[in-house]
Amino acid sequence: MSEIKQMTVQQLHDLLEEGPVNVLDIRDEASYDAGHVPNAVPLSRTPVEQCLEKFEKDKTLVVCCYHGISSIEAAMFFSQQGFKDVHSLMGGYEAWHRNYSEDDFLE
Ligand SMILES: O=S(=O)([O-])[S-]
Repeated sequence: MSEIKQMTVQQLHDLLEEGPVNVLDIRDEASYDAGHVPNAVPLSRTPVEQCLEKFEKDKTLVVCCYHGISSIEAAMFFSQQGFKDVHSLMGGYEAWHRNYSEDDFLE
């Protein structure tokens, strides 16, 4: 099984500064509503089939969960579906929230 790449919140922040990045938030709806990485797509409101169509397989996809554990499994799933550059966000939203706010980027 291929190993899933990990991305730090700093790396994600740098990427977002350069332009849009596909981020999939796999947490529950209430957690997403309470705060999320800018422009992250909530899996709670986006069926997996829709995600598979929505995200381009050649583009970077970053999966975000609470603490960076379940995102590894989800990232593995997307990798198996043919996504070329899938990352799990290290430390999850918890780590993002400790370092950045949603206002860092305009949604
Ligand atoms: O979302 S989590 O598996 O990192 S607790």
